[in-house]
Amino acid sequence: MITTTDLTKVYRSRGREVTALDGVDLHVREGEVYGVVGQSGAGKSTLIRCVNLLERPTSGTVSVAGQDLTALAGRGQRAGSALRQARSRIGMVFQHFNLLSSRTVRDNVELPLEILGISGKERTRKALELLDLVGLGDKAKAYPAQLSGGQKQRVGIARALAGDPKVLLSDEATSALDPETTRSILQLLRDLNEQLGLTVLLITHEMDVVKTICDSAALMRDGRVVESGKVTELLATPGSELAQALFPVGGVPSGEDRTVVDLTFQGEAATKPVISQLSRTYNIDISILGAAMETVGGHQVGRMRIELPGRFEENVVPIGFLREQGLQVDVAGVADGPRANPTPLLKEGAK
Ligand SMILES: Nc1ncnc2c1ncn2[C@@H]1O[C@H](COP(=O)(O)OP(=O)(O)OP(=O)(O)O)[C@@H](O)[C@H]1O
Repeated sequence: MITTTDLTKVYRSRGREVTALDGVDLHVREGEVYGVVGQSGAGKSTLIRCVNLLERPTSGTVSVAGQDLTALAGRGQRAGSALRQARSRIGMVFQHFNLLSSRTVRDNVELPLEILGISGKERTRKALELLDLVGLGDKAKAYPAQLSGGQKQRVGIARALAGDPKVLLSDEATSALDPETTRSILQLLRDLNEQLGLTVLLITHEMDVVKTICDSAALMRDGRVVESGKVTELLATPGSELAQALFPVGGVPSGEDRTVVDLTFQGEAATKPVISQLSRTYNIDISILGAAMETVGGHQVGRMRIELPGRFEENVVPIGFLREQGLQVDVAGVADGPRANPTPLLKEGAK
């Protein structure tokens, strides 16, 4: 549904150049919710603005629903009519809602329909239908100032759906909301995705957002996509930074001669009594340093950090046993070391 090929964006101002996007290839399948995460300055906002050509990429192509948007003339406010038409089918939701305070809720939702030249009666019908869809049927006559943050974002979502888009872009839509409101907005986005078959591309700095609603995710750093894939597959990828950030397990080894192993289990593997089998088969004592069970992308996933006595070389066979049981096994300090001592994906203070 959305494909970017070798997308590059270089900002030039006062003789300085900033490469915000550096050869980004993104593939978002029809009907999926796709999350882009990364530290502040990684290029996430630039990417989303390039996807609907609010920002014209320096090179590379963007196609949405099979249409090459980069081939259409104009940019930003000066987009040609073909680009404006194409853009009207891409909804966009913003962190700070961007509602017009002097207009009622209904008039805010009608605005894009006015721009599309839709008649007054039809506009009103459509706006009321959309407000019902987002659960705000009774707020049509209210003004934005009379609404809570979550309600304002619902209006923003209704407005984004006015052009019957196939694609919804969300730029930190829940960042200004409290956790409970965030959950309800994410649920709304998920419902719309399922009911309308809407493809959603969202950028966020909250790993919880990815965990709650994303089917796939990409990690950006310095203008590049450094990791991407379906969330469940990333969780099964040794050394995946995204998996570690989505699902951190803590716990420090109790001494020097110990092997620390991170286990990820999903599906059938989650139901087997693997730890007791391991202990019995090899007659070893196992300490559990940390563990968590969560629902990721609608699937139950467990992570556990365990400690085995002895160095890695002495534990090759038990580790092989764990792998044979269908668990993903990452050994701290060996081969896939970053998982055991990961660089924080989103450092403190990062937006
Ligand atoms: N209009 C602009 N002119 C010049 N440089 C820009 C412009 N917009 C963004 N940049 C630069 O491009 C880089 C990527 O910025 P971008 O806003 O896309 O990152 P981001 O990952 O969305 O960060 P944040 O989470 O803080 O919004 C940064 O170095 C930023 O300073």
